[in-house]
Amino acid sequence: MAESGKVEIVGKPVQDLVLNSENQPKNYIYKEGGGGFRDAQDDDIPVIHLHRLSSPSTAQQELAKLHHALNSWGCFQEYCPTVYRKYKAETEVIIKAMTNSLNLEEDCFLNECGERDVMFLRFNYYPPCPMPDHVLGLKPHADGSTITFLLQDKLVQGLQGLKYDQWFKVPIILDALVINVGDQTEILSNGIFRSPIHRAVINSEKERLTVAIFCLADSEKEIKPVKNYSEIYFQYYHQGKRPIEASKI
Ligand SMILES: O=C(O)CCC(=O)C(=O)O
Ligand SMILES: [Fe+2]
Repeated sequence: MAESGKVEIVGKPVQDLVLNSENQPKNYIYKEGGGGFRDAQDDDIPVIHLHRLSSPSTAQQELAKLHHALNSWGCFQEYCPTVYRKYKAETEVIIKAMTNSLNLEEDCFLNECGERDVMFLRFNYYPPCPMPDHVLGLKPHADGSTITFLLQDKLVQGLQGLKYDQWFKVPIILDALVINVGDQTEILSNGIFRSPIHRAVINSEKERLTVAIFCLADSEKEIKPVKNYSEIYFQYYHQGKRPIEASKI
């Protein structure tokens, strides 16, 4: 389990990583069905957990306050500039760690996202349903973000990730935020970091509330893999290498 003061990133099939306080990646992943943390393996669900930096319950309190302040949709920058800045800073730590782990220049993903990045917050409320097998809270999808911070309900589990055509429960870890890689990071990294398919299921007796913060690139920016195929084509051609291999990073 993460020690206080550490940022941990867990999961992702090709390049699993966890960050320690120096933002150095090391492999470590949460095991479904108990057993705590262990080394990442190929068949792990590509879900990422972030353990809060200093005060573990801050996120919970902060987001509870936001619940009162906003309706079901809110644009972060406009309503909550302080919280926006804080999550933006954390987004930058995570994205830079990802690029470092790929031996890329650490700002290259962030530069692609542009100056006018966007952060949206959504509250998901799932009322109880006596026939949970017949309804879904949120249908299978991948987030369209760079990354998504998800604060899970403290008591009621409901988030599931898809891996090899099977649904896995994402465990509730108190005082932790779940972080999903979104489609924009999958595109930027040329598929190395994958945006997991996930869904939310309904509980037969209890309501469930979650908060999702979606970080998105500037909508004017065209999102593309950071290594540009046409720029490297001749360099690789002359070296007798296949350029397509290089553009996969
Ligand atoms: O409520 C959940 O557990 C999942 C929420 C989610 O995936 C989303 O809002 O995109
Ligand atoms: Fe989602």
